[in-house]
Amino acid sequence: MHEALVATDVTKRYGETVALDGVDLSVADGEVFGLIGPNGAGKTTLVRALTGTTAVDGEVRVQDRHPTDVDADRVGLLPQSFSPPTRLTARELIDYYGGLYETARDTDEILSTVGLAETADSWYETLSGGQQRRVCVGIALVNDPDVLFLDEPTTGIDPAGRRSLWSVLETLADGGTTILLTSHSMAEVQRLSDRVGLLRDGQLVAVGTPDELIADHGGGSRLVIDTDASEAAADALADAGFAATAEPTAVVVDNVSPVDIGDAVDALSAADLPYESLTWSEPTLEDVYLQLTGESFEGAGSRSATATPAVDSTAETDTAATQEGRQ
Ligand SMILES: Nc1ncnc2c1ncn2[C@@H]1O[C@H](COP(=O)(O)OP(=O)(O)OP(=O)(O)O)[C@@H](O)[C@H]1O
Repeated sequence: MHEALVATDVTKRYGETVALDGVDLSVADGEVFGLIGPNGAGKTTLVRALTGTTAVDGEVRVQDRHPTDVDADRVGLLPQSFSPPTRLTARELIDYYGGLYETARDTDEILSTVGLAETADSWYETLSGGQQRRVCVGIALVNDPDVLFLDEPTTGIDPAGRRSLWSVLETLADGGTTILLTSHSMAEVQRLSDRVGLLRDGQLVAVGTPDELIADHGGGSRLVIDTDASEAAADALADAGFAATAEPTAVVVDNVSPVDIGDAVDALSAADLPYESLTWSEPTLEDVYLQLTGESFEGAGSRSATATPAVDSTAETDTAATQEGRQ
């Protein structure tokens, strides 16, 4: 298996700040690697190291070369902050950046791919934030790169646009493009990535497939029962053998399989305890993130004992099943 990206003992200091602290990472040809971590963890710095836009200690290789020696035609980069000329239209911008390469994808095809066919002739400065981000994604794709770096590509893009860009990225991945993706959207990273790395304080503290990370760090499945009688309900469930914890307006029952839900409901019925609704969910990458970063959040029914506002609140709840309870 050939490695498209390799970082060996990469360290980056900004004065007293250690942005990267001995990072070792390799990404195989055609792999989609998701990089997650809190604000300031070092994600952008690692992208900058791998794209040769910042000097680091240690070794960095992109397709067996130092990043600054790689054929620019083969690499695409969407930086976290990117401001193209604002008095050009979306079409002119894609044309302009395409002209910087020996060969470029068709402008109309790119515009359509990123969902801008109808606003192609609007000035960049008159587009919404999300539409501007779509232009920037289009620019990153214009040279049909073999290796694509995307630093928070879908920030500011609405949910439908985000999903359509995920499809674009999945198509690129299916075609063999190597993608390094950073994002605060755990749903995005879980859906797109073959493997995920979590950076914390400049160190890569966990690497694995989403399933591996969830199995190792995500905790068990969970049933959340919304009820004002949470103390009594927790007692009734505990008596029935469940690991139940009372929160102010809910009971959280850990490690419940779907077939046990009926027994939990029966235990509440037997104690004549009403509930509003119940929600069962499996752990997700968000739980892994919360577990490994240890960030805290106050809230009834949160999947983890910890949570963080850094995590995208649009995270998918595909695995959640909600059922109205009796009154
Ligand atoms: N040019 C710079 N000068 C000084 N410090 C910097 C510079 N760039 C980054 N840093 C610091 O390096 C650390 C890592 O920053 P980096 O931008 O890589 O984090 P990040 O994980 O991408 O964060 P975010 O999720 O907020 O984008 C932070 O402490 C940041 O303040």
